[in-house]
This record gives sequence, C-alpha cells and structure tokens, in this order.
Amino acid sequence: MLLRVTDLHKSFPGPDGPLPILRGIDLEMRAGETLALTGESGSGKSTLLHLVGGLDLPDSGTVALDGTDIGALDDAGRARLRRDQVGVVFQQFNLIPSLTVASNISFQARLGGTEDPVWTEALAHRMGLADQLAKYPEQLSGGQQQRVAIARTLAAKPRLILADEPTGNLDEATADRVLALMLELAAETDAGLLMVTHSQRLAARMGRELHLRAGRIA
Ligand SMILES: Nc1ncnc2c1ncn2[C@@H]1O[C@H](COP(=O)(O)OP(=O)(O)OP(=O)(O)O)[C@@H](O)[C@H]1O
Repeated sequence: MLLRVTDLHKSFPGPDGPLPILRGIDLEMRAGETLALTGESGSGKSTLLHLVGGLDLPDSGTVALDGTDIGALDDAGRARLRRDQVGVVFQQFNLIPSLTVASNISFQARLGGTEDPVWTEALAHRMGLADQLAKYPEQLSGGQQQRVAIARTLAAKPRLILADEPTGNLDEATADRVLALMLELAAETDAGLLMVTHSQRLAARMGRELHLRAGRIA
C-alpha cells in the first residue's frame, strides 16, 4: 500500500483548550490512485495533507508511506522520506527568485539526485512553459508560476503527490488542462495523487473523493 493512514487525531490550541480538528481519519491509497479531498473551509483538509506529508505530527494515529511509519522516523529521516518520496504543491509556490524557471523546475529533482533532463524538458513543454524557461519567476504571471511549481514537483517523480488547490490561481480552462496533465503524469509514473479542492468539477475527475466533515471522513 502506498499510503495507509490509521485513526489520525489532531487538535490545535483553542481559547478554551485543545480544539479537535481531525478526529479519527482512516485512509488508504494505492500507487497510481487519485483522490480528491473536499470539505468546508476549516474542516481540516490542509491539516491532513500536512500530516500525510510529514510536515506536522499527529496527536495520535499513524501515517505509513510504502510501509514506513513516518512518526517513527527522526527529523532527518522524515526530511529524507519527504525529499525522496513525496512531492508537495501548496498554495504558496515557493519558487526561488534568483533561479531561472528551468532551474526552478529541476531544483527538487537535483536535490534528490533524481534529475532526468529529458523528462524535465518534456514536462516544461507539456505544462506550456517552453518559452518561459530562461525567465525568472517574477517575470511570470501567477498562473505561470503555479505551473512552474507543479512542474518542479513532478520533475522529481515522487511516489505520492500532495496538492493543496494546485490550480486555484488558474482560469477554468487552464485549471482543467493542468489537472488533466497532472492526472496523466501521475498515471505515467504510477504515483498517487491526493489533492485538496473546493471544486466539485475537478473532484469529479479524480478516481475517488473523500469528504471531510466534523473531523471525520463523511
Ligand atoms: N497551526 C495552527 N494552529 C492553530 N489552529 C490551526 C493551525 N492550523 C490550522 N488550524 C485550524 O484548524 C482548522 C482546520 O484548518 P485547515 O487549514 O486544515 O482547514 P481547510 O479545510 O484546509 O480549510 P480551507 O479550505 O479554508 O483551506 C481551522 O479552524 C484552522 O484555524
């Protein structure tokens, strides 16, 4: 199993004590599966994504990636697992201003030692970024920057892609095209894709949909 989440609980401090956000989440994903995570604003979607990616730790419960319990790893082990297996696309693009678009796209793969120039170039073309490669992030539109962030994640060929509203800044037609491409590329690399979205239209195009309500999967 690519991802196995078991009885995950997470609270944050509130004015009257801990505020439970996730109250027993179970979830499994196989390689190549695509899953939409939906739910009202504040229902805990981003929190769950952070826990799955090892960016935060749960109060209780486990997250296992390819059979490895990430809670049992030390910080360095978790960082390595994140670098080698997990790709995240968050709402903040976190592009590096001093690097060209081309270098931004290959940055993560280079860090992990998995750079594949043929794959990276194909990605840039398929993302519609071929003419932007020599530019710097500040010279791109928001939607172009978002596509660079997505390409950078896919360039490293992660086993699991975690995406938080990855097409949130794109118009409907571009969002559809970019999601289609993400689904295609995930299928080509047999990666799992767990994507938070507020859009029913996009959720319907994923393999499965999980809806978070009151801290549980409804
Ligand atoms: N670090 C934190 N400290 C305290 N409260 C937090 C923290 N992170 C999230 N929360 C709270 O947890 C709840 C869930 O937040 P989360 O961002 O997971 O929701 P979401 O479903 O992703 O929302 P949205 O759709 O608006 O992005 C919110 O009430 C939020 O205020």
